[in-house]
Formats: sequence, structure tokens, C-alpha cells
Amino acid sequence: MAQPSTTAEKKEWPPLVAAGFYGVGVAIIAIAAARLLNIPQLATYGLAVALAVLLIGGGAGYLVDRRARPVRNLHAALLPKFGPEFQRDAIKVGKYRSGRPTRVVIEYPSVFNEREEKARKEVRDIIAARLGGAGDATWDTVRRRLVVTLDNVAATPLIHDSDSPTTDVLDDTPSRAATRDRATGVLQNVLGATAKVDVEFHDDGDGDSEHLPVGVTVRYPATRHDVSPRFRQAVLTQVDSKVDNETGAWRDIWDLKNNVVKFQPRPAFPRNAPYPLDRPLQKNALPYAVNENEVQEWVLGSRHPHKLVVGPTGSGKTVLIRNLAISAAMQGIPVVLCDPKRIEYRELATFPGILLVTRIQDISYAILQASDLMHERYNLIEAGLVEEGTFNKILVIVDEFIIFKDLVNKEWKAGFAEDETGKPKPRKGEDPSIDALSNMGYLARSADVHLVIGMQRPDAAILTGPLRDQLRKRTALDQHSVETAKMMWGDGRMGTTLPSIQGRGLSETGSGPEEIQVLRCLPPGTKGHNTHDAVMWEEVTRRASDPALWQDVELPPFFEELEERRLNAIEAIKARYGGQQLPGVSMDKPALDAAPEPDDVVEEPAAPAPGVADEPQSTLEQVSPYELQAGDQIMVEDDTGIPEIVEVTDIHFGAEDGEETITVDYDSTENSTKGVLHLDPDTDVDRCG
Ligand SMILES: Nc1ncnc2c1ncn2[C@@H]1O[C@H](COP(=O)(O)OP(=O)(O)OP(=O)(O)O)[C@@H](O)[C@H]1O
Repeated sequence: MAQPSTTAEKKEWPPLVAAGFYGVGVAIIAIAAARLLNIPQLATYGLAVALAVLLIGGGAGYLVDRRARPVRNLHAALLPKFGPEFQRDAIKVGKYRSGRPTRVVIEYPSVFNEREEKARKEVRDIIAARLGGAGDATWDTVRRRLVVTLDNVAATPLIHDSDSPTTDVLDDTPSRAATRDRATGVLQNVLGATAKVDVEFHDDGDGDSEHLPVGVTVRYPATRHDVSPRFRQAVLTQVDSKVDNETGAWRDIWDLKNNVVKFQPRPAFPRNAPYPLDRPLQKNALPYAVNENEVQEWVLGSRHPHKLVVGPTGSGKTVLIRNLAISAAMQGIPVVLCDPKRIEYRELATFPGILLVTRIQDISYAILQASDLMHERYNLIEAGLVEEGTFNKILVIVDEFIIFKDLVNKEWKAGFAEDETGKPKPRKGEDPSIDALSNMGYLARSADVHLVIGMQRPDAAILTGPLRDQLRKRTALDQHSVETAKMMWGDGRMGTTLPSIQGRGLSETGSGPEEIQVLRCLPPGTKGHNTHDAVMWEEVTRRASDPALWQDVELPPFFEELEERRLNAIEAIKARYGGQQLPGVSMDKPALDAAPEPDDVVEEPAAPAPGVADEPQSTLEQVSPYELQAGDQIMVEDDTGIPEIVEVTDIHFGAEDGEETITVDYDSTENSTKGVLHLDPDTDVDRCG
């Protein structure tokens, strides 16, 4: 229904009637003049002129009217779309062929939203129906002008936005037309209303998939945003989420010079990407994943000095960090691998070049030692004895950083410092290793010390603190929460549509965050380990064991010291359990037995080691120091951080400077020594049940 016009329309007479009025007028004037002037011939001439006016004026008027009629009809039909502001003179016909318009320029009012594909299509359809023929519509959004060029011999009245492939559009089935509209709408929304979207389908596509596109090409108006990886990722996310294809995902290929982006169905991403043993390792490059096209490596250097790995339990974080550790070891780069969860990297305990540190105090010590080494290297550079960047590289990995920080700070606060008089006093602040680690973030790169920080979820202290810029080489595994996406990539949409596949995530690849699959290299004893993994692990171990690799590498002295502590701690534990090894824990080199394929692997509950299950197990319970009694067995750590069980012989309660004090005398059964322990009244103690 046409809306009523606010401007009064002029009454227009049909051309013949109007010419008749003029003719009669001329005849009346001629007759009147003949009578008045008494010249009878005037009436004869006048009637002849009136007849001529009637015939010529009527004919010409009819022709003019015939030309103007389509425009008039078009105006009436477009009025509901463009609103009352839209005047008839806003439609100008540039060219006619055989009396029908072939080029029309329409100036549309500002109320019309040409960004909506649906609205544009309605306008195009009206023009096609009123003017007939097929053609192009070009929208000039700045001047609010629509230029339509028509080939009015075409049988099917259809107008498409310019640059769309006319023949394809004409061949579209309704479902393909719907896909084309959808893709066009989605892409014009993000790349501008004048973006030209060309959607391709299989020539012979039929059945359920006939409407699924096999390619989309977009020519978009020049924009400064397209150089931003984040913008490009956002465009891809839109297409991925809103336009279907056969593989379920798209890849984007940008031609920034020509403002063109092509989308192609992305081949299914591999669930398993074996560690590329055939590929020669580039110097200081640690392979860890594949993106869609190639192996991703972290090149230890000043561009990306340190790496952050985020992944919830079971996402494949351990596998990724293990890849980094073994890649480094295979190049003769010593690795300090700190694992506060203690059992994630057991198989690396015997791996050449890798120092596995699992006890909280040892991890703190290892970090402080690495920090000292870094400062020592600075001394050497400053003294002109060694050139910057020429030391042996060292990789320091702290997995489960948040857990470590929490535990080490608890222990720090539970300990005592001495005041000026030598009396114990509570410690304040954080364990020194936390500060040392933060300083290493800034300084370590020049000393060829590189850090890997692993954690289950992004930690604001790391990602907003001073380490942030040093940790640009990031990987986040698993489908992201909005929070993770924001903290890791500054965009709450990134990674939120990732499939939940072990080892799948987003990684900073140099051209922005990209989807990756972590390389598979599973040692014996890990879930899913099969015969291929066994062969691979044997080869990886063989390569890292090459003596030529290590002959010029000087391992820092704390490597030996901490390794000895670890072995001593294990021996102490074995001794406590009568020399029996705990179920599932093996310090021996793993046997490379044939194992089932990954899909068939069913986790068997670990069988208890012979003898162990039958023996009464000691359990630890946390009790307040006030509950302790003489004769209780409690767990303490010696000066080097090795845990041992001791027997309480006496307890003294007192007060100093208004603060309660608790002192415990004990006997160490393992070392046959006596000792004294100062306990914090608010901190629980591990008592053996
Ligand atoms: N990239 C991968 N390729 C093949 N399998 C993988 C991959 N990543 C993980 N897996 C499988 O998932 C299991 C668990 O992975 P991983 O131990 O790395 O998890 P996680 O994130 O460290 O979790 P948690 O902290 O609980 O140990 C592996 O033992 C392996 O079977």
C-alpha cells in the first residue's frame, strides 16, 4: 500500500484531454476574435489551429506520457520503501532503449538503510518488476544514489548488486539463493555495505549439500582495519559461525593490496599431528604444534624470549610442554623442568639434559639458581668477557605456576626469619623465587635464559603484570571461555568455538592467534601411548643421548645438586615403604612394548605392586600444632627441602612480644638425629595416621 504523500500531488489530465482543452480554448478565442473584429476568416484559421493543437499536442503528450509512465509507476511502488520524502524527480532516467529505461539513477532518502541486504533486495526486485529486464544495481552509500543499468531484452526480470555473477544468480535454486543472501549479509555487515560478495557452489552439487558453498570471494571497500590480524580473525569467526560449508570450517586468504578476501572450506584439522622427526631441527627452534599449513616452532631469541602455555586439565598442556623440553634437549639445550604436581613428567626424569624438579622448595631453589646464573652472565657481559647472546641457552619451565606460587608462598609464610637478636619472627611478603622469576622475565633474554610458564587458566597477575609483554609467544588450549579469550587475546570471541579436542588451541604464530594442534609425542606410561609412540619415543631419546650434542655444554652446578636431592628424596620414600616401589611410579627406563591403538586404549586401573596393597598404608592428616602429642609422627622437611617423618618427643608453648610460640623437639628415625621445630600456631602440621 502506497503511503499518502505529504506534498499535494498536482492533478494531471490524460494528454489527449489536455490537448482537447487547449484546442477548444484556441477555437473559442478565434471565434470570439472573428466576431469582435468582424473578420470571418479568423474563425476558419482559428478552428484549423485548434485542430492542429488537438492532434499534435495530443500525440506528443501521449508519447511523453508513455515514457514517463514506468517512472511514475516505479515511484509509486518505491514510495513505501523509501518513505514520503521520496519525490518523483528523485528518479532520473539516463538512457532509453526501445522506449524503455536502460539506465536509472535513484536518489534515495536517508531513512532507507541500504546496509540491509533484505531491504536492498526488495528495492532491486521492485525495479526489476516495474522496469523489466535484468541488470546491475550499484549503491553509492556516500551520495545515497542507486544506479541501475538494465538489459531489457532479458527474459527474467532480475537485478543483482553489481559484480555479482549474473548467470550464477539466475541459476540459483531457492536454497542457494538463501545461502548467497546469508553470506552477503554476514560479510557486508563486517566489511561494509558496498562489499561485493560472490558465492560459488559445486556445478554438479545436488542433494542435501547443494546449497553449501565451496568458496566465497569478497571485494571490500578500502579499510585500514584489514591489516589487523584481530580484525581478520573477527571476520573469519563471523563466517565460521554463520555460513555453513561441507567441512564445517573456513580458511581465509587475504589480498590486502587489492582489498579482496577469499574463503575456502578448511580441510578437517588433524586430531593427531605426530612429532616431525624427519624434519631437521632449525637452530634454537622448538617445534610444538601444527597450524593449518605448517609446523609451528618457538624460536628461542629476543623476539619471543619466553612462552606462556594455558590449558585446563586434560587439554594437552603437559604434552605441549614436554614437546618443548624434548625439542630443546635434542639440540643440546639444558632444561630445568619444574613440576609442582610432581608426577606429570616422570618419564623425563631420566631424559638426557633435562633436570626434573618436583618439590616446592627445590623449585624455588632452582629458580633462584637460574636467576643467579643469569646475573652471573650479565657480569661476564658487563666485564667484556663474553659477548651478549653467545652463552649456551637454557630453558627454565615452571608448569602449574599458580599452584607453585600458592604453595611456595604458604611455606614461606609458615617459616620464620630471625630478628636482630636471633629470635625467630614470622616472614612477610612472597617467596623470593616469585620475584626472581618476574625479574627473569625482563632480563633473561640477554643471558640466553628462556622461560616457559604453564598454568591451567590465565592469571591476571601474569597477564596484566610486568611479565605480560615478555610472554607474547602464547598458546591457550581447549575451547576458550570468554574470560580466557579476553585475557589471552584481548577479544572475548577468540577461540570460543574451538572443538574440545586434546591438543587443540590457539597460538600466537607471528600473524596473530591461529588454530593449532599440538604435536603428538607420548612417552610410555602416558594415556593413549601406542606402538608408534614407542618407536618415536625411542628415537627422540636416542637423539638427545648423543654425546656429541653435550660435549661442549656446561651444565650449571645446581643441575647435579638438585638431581642428587631428587634421588635422595626418592630413596627416602622407598625406604619408608620398605623398599617397595609405589604402584604406577617407575624410575626405570620404560619398556617399549606393543600397545593398542589410541582409540582402543582403555585405561586400566593400576594394579598395586605386590606386597604393598596388603600392608597397612600410612596416611597423613593435617592437624593444628595444639593437637600434637609426644610420640606423634609428623612430616617435616630438612634444610634441603627433602621430606622426612620424625617423632615428636616434647612440645613447648610460650609467648614472645605478645605472640604465641610453639616449639617441638623431635627425633629423626631415618637419620638418627634430634631436632627442634618452630611452628606457626595457625598453620596445620602433617601427622601420620
Ligand atoms: N597433542 C596431542 N596429541 C595426541 N594426544 C594428546 C595430545 N595432547 C593430549 N593428548 C592426550 O591427552 C592426554 C592428556 O594430555 P595432558 O596430560 O597433556 O593433559 P594436561 O592438560 O596436562 O592435563 P593434566 O593437567 O590433567 O595432566 C594425553 O595423555 C594424551 O593421551
